[in-house]
Amino acid sequence: MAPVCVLVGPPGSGKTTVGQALAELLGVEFRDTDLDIEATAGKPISEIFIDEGEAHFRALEREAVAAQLASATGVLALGGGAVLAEQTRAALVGHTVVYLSVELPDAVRRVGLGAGRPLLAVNPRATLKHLLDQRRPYYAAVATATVVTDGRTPEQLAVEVAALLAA
Ligand SMILES: Nc1ncnc2c1ncn2[C@@H]1O[C@H](COP(=O)(O)OP(=O)(O)O)[C@@H](O)[C@H]1O
Ligand SMILES: O=C(O)C1=C[C@@H](OP(=O)(O)O)[C@@H](O)[C@H](O)C1
Ligand SMILES: [Mg+2]
Repeated sequence: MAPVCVLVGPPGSGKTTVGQALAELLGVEFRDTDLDIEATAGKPISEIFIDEGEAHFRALEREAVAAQLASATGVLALGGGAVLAEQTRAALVGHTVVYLSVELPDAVRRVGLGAGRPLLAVNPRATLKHLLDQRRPYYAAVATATVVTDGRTPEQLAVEVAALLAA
């Protein structure tokens, strides 16, 4: 078995929110590697970054992604930086991977709504601009389909991804 769909994209693209709505629509389980990492570590990602550093978080993330790609059967959301790992990009080959794309204005608005992204704690707009520029090629490389999320609601996007999966 494999996940029906793996969601990739930058922070604020809506992987977690759209993923939950999509899983509900399809009547399948929703998994999010960030939630798995937090459950295993017993603390929020922001604290893993503070206590053990980003490199340790990335190692936990590679393990969490590999475990979920082997076991998840529903919708699987990855963290925004998961595709930075060559190992993870290779592991995604053969899976249905939807890239939720977002441009800077919507991404800034959306991450401003929530907390807990340590990479965006300082100067979120500049950091997000850099992340988007650096990572676009990686998201595009692993994706089997791309859905533009700017100006759309999570519910609209869940319907759109579901239609893509059914096609
Ligand atoms: N399409 C959307 N339109 C408006 N707000 C959104 C949309 N998708 C997500 N959000 C909001 O943006 C924030 C980040 O969404 P989230 O699902 O955590 O993104 P990701 O997991 O890709 O970082 C949340 O507060 C969420 O409610
Ligand atoms: O972009 C990144 O490097 C990160 C994105 C976060 O996930 P979301 O993309 O779900 O916000 C989370 O994994 C961590 O804070 C690092
Ligand atoms: Mg998320």
